[in-house]
Amino acid sequence: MNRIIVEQSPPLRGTVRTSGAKNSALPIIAASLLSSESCMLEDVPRLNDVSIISEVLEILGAKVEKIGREELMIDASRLERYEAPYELMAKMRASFLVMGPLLARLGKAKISMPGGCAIGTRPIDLHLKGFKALGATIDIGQGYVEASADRLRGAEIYLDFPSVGATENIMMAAALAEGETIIENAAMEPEIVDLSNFINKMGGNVKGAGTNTIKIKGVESLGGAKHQIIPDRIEAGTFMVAAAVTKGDVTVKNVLTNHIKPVIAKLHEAGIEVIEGDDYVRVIGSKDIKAVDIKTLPYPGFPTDMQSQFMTLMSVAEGTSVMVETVFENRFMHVDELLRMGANIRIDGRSAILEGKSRLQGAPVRATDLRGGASLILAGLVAEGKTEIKDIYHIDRGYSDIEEKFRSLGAIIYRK
Ligand SMILES: CC(=O)N[C@H]1[C@@H](OP(=O)(O)OP(=O)(O)OC[C@H]2O[C@@H](n3ccc(=O)[nH]c3=O)[C@H](O)[C@@H]2O)O[C@H](CO)[C@@H](O)[C@@H]1O
Ligand SMILES: C=C(OP(=O)(O)O)C(=O)O
Repeated sequence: MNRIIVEQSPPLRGTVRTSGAKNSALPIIAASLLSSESCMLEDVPRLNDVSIISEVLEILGAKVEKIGREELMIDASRLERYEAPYELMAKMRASFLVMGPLLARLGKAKISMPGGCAIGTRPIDLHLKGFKALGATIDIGQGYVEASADRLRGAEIYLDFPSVGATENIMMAAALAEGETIIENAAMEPEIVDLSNFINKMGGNVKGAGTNTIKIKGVESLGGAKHQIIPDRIEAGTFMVAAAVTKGDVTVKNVLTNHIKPVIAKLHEAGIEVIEGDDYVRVIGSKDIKAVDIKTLPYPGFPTDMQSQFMTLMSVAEGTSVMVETVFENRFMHVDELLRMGANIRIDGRSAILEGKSRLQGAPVRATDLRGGASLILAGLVAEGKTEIKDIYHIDRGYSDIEEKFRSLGAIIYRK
C-alpha cells in the first residue's frame, strides 16, 4: 500500500470537512511540555507528523494518550529527559519545536540538528539567535545543538525574516522567562495566533500574535488547558483547487475564510466562483480558467504551501502564468513530475513560467515533498488515464484520510 493511484475523474461534487491544522497542532503539542499539568487538545489531525512529535514527547518523559478519534491528552508532569535523538529529528523537522519548551522548563535541551530537506536547506539560525538573546548558551557539535540556561531572561529580538518556526520556538521559551520578551518582525501566520491562544489559556501572557510585534511577559509556571486546533487552511485550499481544476462544485466545511484570503483572491482572479459562508467556502469551477501570476510570501501573502497546487491549476489554464517562490529556495521539485504528465513549465531561478492549456496525461510519478505530492493528485484527477504516485509518505505527513475525502467527492483514487 505504498502508492496512490488517481484516475481521470468526473468534476468533483459534494461537501468535505477539513481537519485541524498540522502546522498548529505540531507547535501546540510541543507547547504542552511547558506545563506539569495535563493538556487536552481537540481536532488534532490524524497524521504521521503528529505521531512523530508525540513519540518525541514520550521519549522526553511525557505521556501522550489518544482519546477518541482526534483528541490528545498530554501529561508532561514527568518531563525529565532533554535529548531528542537524530532518528526522530531526521523524520520531521518540526520536532525542533521542542527546543524552546525544554529550555524554558528544564533549562537544558540537546536536539539533533534537523538538516535540510527537499524544499530547501532550512537553517535554524533565527531560532538560535532568539535563544541566545534570552540568555541561553548554545553549543553545536557532532550533529547536535545543545542549549542551556539557569533562567531565561526576557529580551528584544529582531528576526531577519519572519520565520514561523523561530517565532513559535522563541514564544514558547519566553513564556516562562523572567521579564518581557519582544519579538520584532515576527511571523503573523494564523498558527502563531493559535499557539499564543493556547499559551494564554495555560496562564501565559502573550500579546500581539497575528501582528509583527509579539510581547511575551514570562510567568513562573503554566497550568493545564483544553484547546481546539484551528482548521487547516492548506488542506482547505487543496480541496478548493481540486474543485476548480476538475470544474466541479465543492463545499469545504470547517474553514476560517479570513485565513484563506489570498487563495480565494487568486481563484477569483482565475475566474472561479467562490462563495464564502461563516465556516465554509463553496467553489464552483468555471469552463475557462484564466492564467494568473503568483508570488509566495509570508502571511498574509500567498502561502508557499499552496504554490504547487496552483501550479497544477495553471497548467490547464488559458494563457501564461508566472509563479515566483520567495520563501523557500528549492520548492520546485514537483515541476519535473508535472512535466512527466505533460505540463509545460520552465524554471528560471526562483520563477516558474507556465504555458497553460496542457493536455495532462497519467504517468508514474513521485511525490517529492508534501505539497508537491498533493499537486500530483490534483493533476491525476484531470489527466487522461491513470497516475501512479510513489513516495506517498510525504503526502501522509500532512493530509489525513486523503483518499476517503477525495472519494467522497466522486474522485477515483485508491491506494495500492
Ligand atoms: C510545521 C510548520 O509550521 N511548517 C510551516 C513553517 O515551516 P518553518 O517554520 O520551517 O518555516 P520558516 O518560516 O521558519 O521558514 C521560512 C524561510 O526562512 C528560512 N529560515 C527559517 C528559520 C531560520 O532559523 N533561518 C532561516 O533562514 C527558511 O530556510 C525559509 O527559507 O512555515 C513555512 C512557511 O510558511 C511553511 O511552508 C511550513 O509548512
Ligand atoms: C513544508 C511543510 O511542512 P513542514 O514545515 O512540516 O515540512 C508543509 O506543510 O507544506
